[in-house]
Amino acid sequence: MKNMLIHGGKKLSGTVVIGGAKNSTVALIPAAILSRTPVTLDSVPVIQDVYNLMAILDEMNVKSTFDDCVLHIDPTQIQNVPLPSGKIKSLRASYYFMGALLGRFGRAVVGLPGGDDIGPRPIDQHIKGFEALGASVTNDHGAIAITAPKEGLHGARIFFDISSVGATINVILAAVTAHGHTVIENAAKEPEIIDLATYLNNMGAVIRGAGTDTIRIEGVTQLAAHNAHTIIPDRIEAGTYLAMAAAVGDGINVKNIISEHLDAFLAKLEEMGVVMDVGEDSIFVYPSGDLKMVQIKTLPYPGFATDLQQPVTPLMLKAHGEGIIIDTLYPKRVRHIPELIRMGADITVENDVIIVHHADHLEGCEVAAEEIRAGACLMTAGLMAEGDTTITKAENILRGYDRVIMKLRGLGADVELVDAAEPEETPMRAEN
Ligand SMILES: CC(=O)N[C@H]1[C@@H](OP(=O)(O)OP(=O)(O)OC[C@H]2O[C@@H](n3ccc(=O)[nH]c3=O)[C@H](O)[C@@H]2O)O[C@H](CO)[C@@H](O)[C@@H]1O
Ligand SMILES: C=C(OP(=O)(O)O)C(=O)O
Repeated sequence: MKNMLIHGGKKLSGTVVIGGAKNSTVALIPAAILSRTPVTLDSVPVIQDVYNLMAILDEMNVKSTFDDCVLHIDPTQIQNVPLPSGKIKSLRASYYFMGALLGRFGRAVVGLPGGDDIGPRPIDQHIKGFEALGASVTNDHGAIAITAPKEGLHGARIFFDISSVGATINVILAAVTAHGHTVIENAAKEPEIIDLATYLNNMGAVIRGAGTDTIRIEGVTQLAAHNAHTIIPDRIEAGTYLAMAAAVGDGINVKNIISEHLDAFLAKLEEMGVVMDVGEDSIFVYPSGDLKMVQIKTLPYPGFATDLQQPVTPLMLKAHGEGIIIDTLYPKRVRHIPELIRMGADITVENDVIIVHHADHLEGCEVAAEEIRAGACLMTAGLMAEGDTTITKAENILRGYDRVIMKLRGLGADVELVDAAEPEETPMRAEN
């Protein structure tokens, strides 16, 4: 277990470079097992989710090496072993091995995934998709067994009841090698889905329409990677640093950004009165003056991302008036609220609506990062606060924030990571 110690109250300045997108990376790694040749990914973020996925690959005799943000994966000696538990529980995206193993071998046994505790996260749409492709799905005490018919998966028309990133990706992974034509309707439109489709198409898949709500897939016999794939920048990491820059910055340049991926978020910052220069692949954030309070409703892409509602909350504490946040994707994603209250924030949750008021100042204290974006929120709050903040359960931040200590220090933050008193169960590798 790790604690993040922040000595707050300092203004930050300089440049921070955004890493590859966590939510692309965690799909692209499982997808690599569809390739009959070794796969290279670059711009890979140094995050614990990557190390955990590498450990799962190792269980399947898929060797990988990760150095200088380049990940080499060799799936040529893969064995289809059941993955009922263990590292599968350490992250959400381990469920992409369901679609990937089904696509590669016609059979997958994968435990129910872990990931952030942000309220109910069912996988009914994933299962509906696999079944539409002809697979049978059983649940043996949390180990999901998915089996294709003898003749293999067949293409199908699938209309998702809700827009789901995970279900869209899982069905793509299974359908790329199914017989015939698959149409996914009400597909999720997140940029990470386009990234996955680009990667698979470069391996020989035929996927059209990624980024729209109708995705068409023509099944091919097999896939093989021939070129390295560069992962898109992480729009959530970018949004986190942009909000932090507006909250505690004295002029911060955030580099390696695709600003179109952040349209809804940037519009909200502008509405608050944050002044920014949006460049080709960077955004400069000026020191903030008076900020206006806003109302935020999270929606699937291109709406305001749920993963950014917590990172932007400390900035809202600086604005005057009453602010509202409604998370329509995860209404119970409020685990940062009691921690912010402990730091002196005037913030409440009523019927799943977060109500934010101006806080004259925050006071450093011990708070817990119960999940990744709650942790991101507390990082910014800790930087804003007077005195020392200790964020416990900081491993939740390391799960998805690329070299966060190094990046914060690069901006002049007084921050460090220390071992917590409890003995560590899993060695953490993504430390800085
Ligand atoms: C690894 C990854 O990419 N994680 C992201 C992904 O999670 P994840 O893929 O798990 O999220 P989904 O897009 O699937 O979830 C969207 C909504 O659909 C619901 N749902 C989903 C699947 C299903 O079978 N049934 C169902 O009801 C969920 O409870 C949620 O309310 O998208 C979320 C929403 O943008 C982000 O917060 C996560 O950071
Ligand atoms: C919810 C998130 O991640 P995951 O889906 O991996 O739990 C997130 O990145 O905010």
